[in-house]
Amino acid sequence: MHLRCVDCGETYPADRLVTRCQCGGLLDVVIERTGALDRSGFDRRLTALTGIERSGVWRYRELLPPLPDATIVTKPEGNTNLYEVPGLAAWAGVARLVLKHEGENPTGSFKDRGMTVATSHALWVGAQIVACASTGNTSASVAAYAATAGLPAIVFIPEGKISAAKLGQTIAYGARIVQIRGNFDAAMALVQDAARRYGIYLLNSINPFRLEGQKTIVFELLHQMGWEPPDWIVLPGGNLGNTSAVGKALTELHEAGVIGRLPRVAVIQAAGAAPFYEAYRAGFREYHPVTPETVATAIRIGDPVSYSKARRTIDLTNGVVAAVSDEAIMEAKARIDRAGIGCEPASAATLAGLRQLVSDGVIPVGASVAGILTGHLMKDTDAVMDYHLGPDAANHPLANPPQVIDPTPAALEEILGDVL
Ligand SMILES: Cc1ncc(COP(=O)(O)O)c(C=O)c1O
Repeated sequence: MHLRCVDCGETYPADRLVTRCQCGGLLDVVIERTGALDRSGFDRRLTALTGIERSGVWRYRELLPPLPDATIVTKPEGNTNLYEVPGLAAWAGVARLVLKHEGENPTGSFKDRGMTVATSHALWVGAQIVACASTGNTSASVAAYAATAGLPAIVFIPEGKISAAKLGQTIAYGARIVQIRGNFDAAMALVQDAARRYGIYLLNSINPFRLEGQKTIVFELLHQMGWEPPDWIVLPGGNLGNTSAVGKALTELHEAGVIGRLPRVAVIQAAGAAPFYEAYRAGFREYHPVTPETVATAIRIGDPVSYSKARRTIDLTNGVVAAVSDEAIMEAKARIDRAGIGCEPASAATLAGLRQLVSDGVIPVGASVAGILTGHLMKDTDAVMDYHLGPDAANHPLANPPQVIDPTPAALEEILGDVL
């Protein structure tokens, strides 16, 4: 195993954390694997009830960094459900839609998949302290995995811009919290500087070991689909770590002969935080960071760190990038919630983007689509309350406010006459 720069090809040993090449490029983990990949091993581990093999990440360990069992920190994560959702498929306008709910991970978001691998690597290389910048979910995951590993953690968050639930999780798991007067991008710059200065192990997705764990979203998804890829995989894009991991996972499965063709990847950004979309529209000839603003706070990112790796995913899969309004995100979220599945606003960009791409004729109506939901509904209850009870609730098609009555049967019949 070693690290390789995606820009200049320079290599580095993997027994320490290097987050960038000397040339400034991002690094990939390269795993030397010999022999054919035995898929039946993945099936066998499905019966494990505890421990490393129970993990929906380490189940695929032949395709992951070869870390010793003794350093593996697992909760165990993954094992998220794949929901067949004909009603939402019809609303989006496609023949088949399945939703992989990464909000069902231990801390409520996909971040746990990357965190088990990166925290295990941190222990392996002897890290004494870990840190991250975060729009909320990374901080909750870092705090939980650091607590499990017995490592002190510092998280840098944009002041007032993360949901109360995510902040509450991070506080509860015991990480030291630094609130930055500025946005996520400012927090990201400061944590990278602090990591260099003080020898802190950085747990953001610029750390290539995070992306190794996040590859397993695709491994587990395709395993659940009998290794028969959908036509499209749709996911939200913020810092673009997941987009990068999806591309790497697909390449590795294809090279190992596990899948015979690559699905196309569609990345959906919030219109107010869409630098990747703008670059895509310009044929990737130019890239400009933006000042981000969106209700989907998890993807409120104006200068995504994994831009160059994410671009590789789009090139490799003949992928597309779209941007959707906050209104479209919140309507899609209300529909996912109403289907009994639920997700946080950033995750709903997936469904909003799919519907838009079908309506624009980019994704054909006959397509089979797998959408990734990245975070749990309970991650942002403020967004739920605002949609259903806020000042604008009357304009929201699926608003479902509680009704207040006097405690009498007559009053009850008055408001529930249609269902009683
Ligand atoms: C719920 C949720 N969805 C999507 C994203 C975006 O993922 P990425 O930064 O890998 O693009 C994040 C990142 O924080 C997130 O928390």
